[in-house]
Amino acid sequence: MAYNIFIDGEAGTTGLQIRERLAPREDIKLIQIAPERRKDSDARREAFSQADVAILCLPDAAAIEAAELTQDLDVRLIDASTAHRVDDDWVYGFPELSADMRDHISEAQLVSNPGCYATGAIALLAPLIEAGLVDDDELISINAVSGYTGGGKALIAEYEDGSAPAHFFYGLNQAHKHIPEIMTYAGLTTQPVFSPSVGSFAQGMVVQIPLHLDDERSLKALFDALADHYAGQQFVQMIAMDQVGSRIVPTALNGTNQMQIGVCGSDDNGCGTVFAVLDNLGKGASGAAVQNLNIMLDLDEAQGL
Ligand SMILES: NC(=O)C1=CN([C@@H]2O[C@H](COP(=O)(O)OP(=O)(O)OC[C@H]3O[C@@H](n4cnc5c(N)ncnc54)[C@H](OP(=O)(O)O)[C@@H]3O)[C@@H](O)[C@H]2O)C=CC1
Ligand SMILES: CC(=O)N[C@@H](CCC(=O)OP(=O)(O)O)C(=O)O
Repeated sequence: MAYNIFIDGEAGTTGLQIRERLAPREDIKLIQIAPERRKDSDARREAFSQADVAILCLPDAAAIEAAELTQDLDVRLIDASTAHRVDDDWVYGFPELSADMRDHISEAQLVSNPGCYATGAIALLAPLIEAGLVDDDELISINAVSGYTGGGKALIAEYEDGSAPAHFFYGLNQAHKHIPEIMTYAGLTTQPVFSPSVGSFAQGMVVQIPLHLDDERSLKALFDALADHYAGQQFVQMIAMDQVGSRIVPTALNGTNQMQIGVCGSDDNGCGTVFAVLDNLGKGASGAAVQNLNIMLDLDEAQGL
């Protein structure tokens, strides 16, 4: 038996990558609408009504409209946009966040897919706060670099026509759209200072959080808390401390649904960093959406990944 899946926004950056992962699968039948009708509410509603699950790969306003369009339909939704990530009616689709998360996702009618930067930041902070190594009101900084596909079709066009700079920082007013979900799911009560940036590579991401160390918060204590939390996870893995090397490369996991987590620094100097490497379009978007879809359909979580 095949499940009917509709990708709303399948021609966009995230949608295309989800389609690439689902199209070869025999257990999935993709419902498609003619490209020229992709913004036509009647055509989309018809597609929603035929689908078991629809994946929204749309700007926030269109995702909100899609959720309204489907309110009286049976279709289950995965929303890749920011629109519903801190909405109590939606389950946050981060299977590795806690032991009961997969059950919540599996039973959910509405699942919001985490943001790319948020995936890295929450993956680092939530276990450390739970272990008591970071206080929930600690003054935290989050530094990150993303490939330019993170900005969707508009930013991709700037890089492809050569008009974009090699590297730029943004989010300078500290109102980036991922901050609410980072605070909510990491468990931070004080807003972190978030400094995202974009480099001249298509895909890939590093999220880094600098931390001052002491006798209790040593590099080993940080590593052990993260390793305990992610033990047995197939898509989130620790980099052994002696394997971190001298460079962290954002493109290292491109094309995969993996996220790697590492710890580096100097106990002697009292300065350390925890970091996450992921593909912004893999575990940061399309891969995560497929993983959530598999969990919702009670399939092997790694199917097609
Ligand atoms: N890129 C990334 O790394 C990540 C993106 N996301 C999120 O995924 C969502 C999609 O982003 P992304 O794929 O990058 O964006 P893109 O701009 O690449 O694609 C968006 C797609 O949605 C279509 N669209 C726009 N409005 C409507 C509408 N009213 N009805 C139907 N289709 C519409 C667009 O059509 P048209 O061709 O006309 O523009 C386009 O094909 C966003 O909410 C984004 O925040 C999440 C995680 C990471
Ligand atoms: C490089 C870049 O511009 N990145 C986007 C975030 C990626 C994205 O669209 O994220 P979500 O939809 O998952 O929130 C931004 O900072 O707004």
